[in-house]
Amino acid sequence: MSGSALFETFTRAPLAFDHGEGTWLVTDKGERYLDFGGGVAVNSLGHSHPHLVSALTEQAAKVWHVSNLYEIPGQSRLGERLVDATFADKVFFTNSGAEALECAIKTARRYHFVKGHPERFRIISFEGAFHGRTLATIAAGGQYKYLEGFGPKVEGFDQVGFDDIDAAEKAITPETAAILIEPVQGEGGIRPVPTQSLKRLRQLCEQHGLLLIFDEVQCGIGRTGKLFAHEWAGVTPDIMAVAKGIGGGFPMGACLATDEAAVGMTAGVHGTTFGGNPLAMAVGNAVLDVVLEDGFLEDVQRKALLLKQGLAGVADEFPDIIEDIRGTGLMLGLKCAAPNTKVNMALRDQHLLAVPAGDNVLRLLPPLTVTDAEIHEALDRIRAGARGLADAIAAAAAK
Ligand SMILES: Cc1ncc(COP(=O)(O)O)c(C=O)c1O
Repeated sequence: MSGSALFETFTRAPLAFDHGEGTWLVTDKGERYLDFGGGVAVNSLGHSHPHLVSALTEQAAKVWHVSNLYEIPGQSRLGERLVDATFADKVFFTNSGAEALECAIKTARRYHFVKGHPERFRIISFEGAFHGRTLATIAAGGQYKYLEGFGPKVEGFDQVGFDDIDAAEKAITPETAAILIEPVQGEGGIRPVPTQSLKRLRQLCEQHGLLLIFDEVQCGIGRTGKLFAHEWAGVTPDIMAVAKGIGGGFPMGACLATDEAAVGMTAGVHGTTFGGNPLAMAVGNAVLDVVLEDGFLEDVQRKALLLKQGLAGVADEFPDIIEDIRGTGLMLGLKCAAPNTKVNMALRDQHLLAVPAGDNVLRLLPPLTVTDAEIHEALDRIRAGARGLADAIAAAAAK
């Protein structure tokens, strides 16, 4: 055996966390890190949230797994709550974001199939997108670095430039089934899609009989200060993929659709062994209990403003390190002037965790439960990290 027993697919930081408390992670050596990466937008309610811990442990003492061949009350309940809170009429639960996207893509293709148009299977997506690592979702994401070496690209995905709605219109053919988009691109570098563009995509879908699919795996579940990011634009999709924050750290996802869009998803055409299992459903319901509490999302919006304004101040102070601040809600990106991996290391040296993204951006995705004091603490650490890096760059240049 060479190296570790694990596939070498991840470049891991030399840090192992033993436990977490709210916005903090504590290493096996007892060092505390302020977690503004949130497990890449997963830890929506921070670490060890008491309501989530009790929901999970109570369910664990009852029943862990029941096949989808039987009724699962927690699943019906969470499904109904998601339907009540959104455009959707129907929900299919999955174990991950990529699986939610697979379900979304299959739902769109089956829709056209049962409508008598099996030739309509192509999906238009956008440059910089990230939809997961399964064979279909790497094709949808269209990034060469994730496609290379994995054989022929799954057929039926056409990519156009980010926010290039004219190009999307031109790409529509009689074979097009749907348009797939993240309302706020996450891994692509925290790029919100303008409201006008989402509205135009909705119109294009109406005009051409296409389905609009939103990928809210990263930007959903309160991350932008509304339950779903598309609510800011007042544009609803036909199908939506959700994951990450809905499980608060428990692996789960969901594909939501209108009755009309889900018309092809009939008995036996799709399935999952673990999706919608009682443990995941207990946690998903507990996450919604908190996120849907009166005032919770308004408080996310208030804290997001505090963080964004503070970051703008740091960017002004260190323009050679941070060029600009982008994003919305608690989904913010530092557009770096220095390499984002170096900025990330400088922040990690200050015991602050963040997540690199495309376009030389460093993502900040703190728990929605982050406190004002923690935001101020994070700003102090980012300032200290930026200063350290600026000094190091100046010293290297002077040599
Ligand atoms: C927007 C988006 N879609 C899909 C996925 C894939 O989710 P998962 O890693 O749970 O399969 C991700 C993960 O980062 C994502 O950010």
